[in-house]
Amino acid sequence: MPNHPTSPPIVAIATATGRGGVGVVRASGSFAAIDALAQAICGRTLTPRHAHYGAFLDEHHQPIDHGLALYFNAPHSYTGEHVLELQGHGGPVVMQLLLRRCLSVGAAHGMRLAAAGEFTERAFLNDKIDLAQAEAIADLIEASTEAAAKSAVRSLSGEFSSRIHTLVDKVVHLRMLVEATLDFPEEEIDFLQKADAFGQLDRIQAELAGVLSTAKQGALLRDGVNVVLVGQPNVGKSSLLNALSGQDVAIVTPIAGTTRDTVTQSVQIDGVPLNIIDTAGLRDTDDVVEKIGIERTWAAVEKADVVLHLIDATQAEQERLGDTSLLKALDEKIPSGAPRLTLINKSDLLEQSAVNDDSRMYISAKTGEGLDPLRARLLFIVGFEKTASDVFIARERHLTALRHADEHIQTAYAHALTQDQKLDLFAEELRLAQEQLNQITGAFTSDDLLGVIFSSFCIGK
Ligand SMILES: Nc1nc2c(c(=O)[nH]1)N(C=O)[C@@H](CNc1ccc(C(=O)N[C@@H](CCC(=O)O)C(=O)O)cc1)CN2
Ligand SMILES: Nc1nc2c(ncn2[C@@H]2O[C@H](COP(=O)(O)OP(=O)(O)OP(=O)(O)O)[C@@H](O)[C@H]2O)c(=O)[nH]1
Ligand SMILES: [Mg+2]
Repeated sequence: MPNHPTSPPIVAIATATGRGGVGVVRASGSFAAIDALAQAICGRTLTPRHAHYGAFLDEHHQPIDHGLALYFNAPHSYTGEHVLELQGHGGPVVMQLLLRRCLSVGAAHGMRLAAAGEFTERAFLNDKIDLAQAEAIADLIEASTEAAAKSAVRSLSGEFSSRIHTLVDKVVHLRMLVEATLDFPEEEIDFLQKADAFGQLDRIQAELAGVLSTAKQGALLRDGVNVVLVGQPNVGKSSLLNALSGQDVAIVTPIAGTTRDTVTQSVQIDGVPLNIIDTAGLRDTDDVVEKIGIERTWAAVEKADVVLHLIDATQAEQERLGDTSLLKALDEKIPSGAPRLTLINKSDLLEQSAVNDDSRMYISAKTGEGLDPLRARLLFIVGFEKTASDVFIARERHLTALRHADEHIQTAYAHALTQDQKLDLFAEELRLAQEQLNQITGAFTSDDLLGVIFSSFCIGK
């Protein structure tokens, strides 16, 4: 049964704005509010979970549309409340008319427009789904690659949550042992050895490490990676963007200083979404427009996850790498942790074939040579494991919680290893680890966090 009998009924257009074959207006609330809509708009009380075809009536009993009405009785619905769906024709005006009709009929019951994510928030508050699953719904809608969508469905199905529950169970088990001992201090001696506490801690840490590494893969699929192409003018940055995206997105000319603005194109490598950002070539210039372009290059570098520094294979070694002031400036702007890889472009013009190493690769944006190794290297740099299966989607906040949980387990371990084992401190660290894990599934959350999470959903979800 709904946790929040006082929440007012809500309504929204559930489908995307614009024209579509079908559009859905969805309302959720008490039986009284939902039945009032059914009576007024469909002219009857609806049988739960049956599709009813008929006219959707306005206040003068004139049809607004003909469509399918679906009624879900609480708690057997998406939100856990009573839900009515009016599935009409997907035109923006029809949808607005239906929405307004619902609001005016529902007004007597306090019905209002749903806030972003409010249907899903109610599903969470009514225990239909946990927080990681609710986030997975938003991530599924936002997924930009097939791999991201698949991993979001895994989280939605509860795979991530069940890994967390397993971990919480293990922590709780150990906590119970310790806390029982705290109540009987005479048994404290050797307790940890007897209870195989170290073995249990080891297993918890191993499981945490496993979940964290899978979650990292999921976060990559969700968030993608910003790859910024930088270098002097004419080295082939725009050519590389075009080659990687397979489209003619940026202008390429033999004139140095062609690109003025940053040009971004989304591509994917093995399902990992990448934003490739082409920038204005870096050089001293008096040209006002080019100057602004170069400022934008630096701004892009500051947001990079990976920086690809292109140099021209045909320039003398001295000239290519002698530009130490550029390198220095680059390294100052690159965010800490964002790797820089040197790409020696135009390798097709070299007489001898050259060999890649850890920090530099030879490519030709023109012939495409070296691009497959570059793609593989990019995935390697960002830590994506091509072979990883069963990836579930995850967010930065999940990674943070997992890392914090691991720190608490480590501290607990340290307490346990001291001479006069401080069981109370040990127990407290376990409690904190559990709290971190519970934040992932929402078993422990602040209202602030919920606000942040659900407000980023689309309206009607
Ligand atoms: N028309 C329509 N399609 C939709 C949704 C919807 O709300 N309406 N969804 C929403 O965004 C998603 C599906 N999610 C849903 C989740 C739960 C229930 C539901 O009725 N659950 C009940 C009964 C379960 C059962 O019969 O096994 C329950 O949980 O008790 C419906 C849709 C995607 N497709
Ligand atoms: N032979 C050869 N020419 C290339 C290659 N990549 C780019 N070029 C040529 O180099 C010139 C400059 O290429 P762009 O891609 O416009 O260079 P850019 O780095 O974007 O230059 P700016 O926008 O001015 O900073 C063009 O004439 C390209 O056709 C390559 O791999 N091989
Ligand atoms: Mg360019």
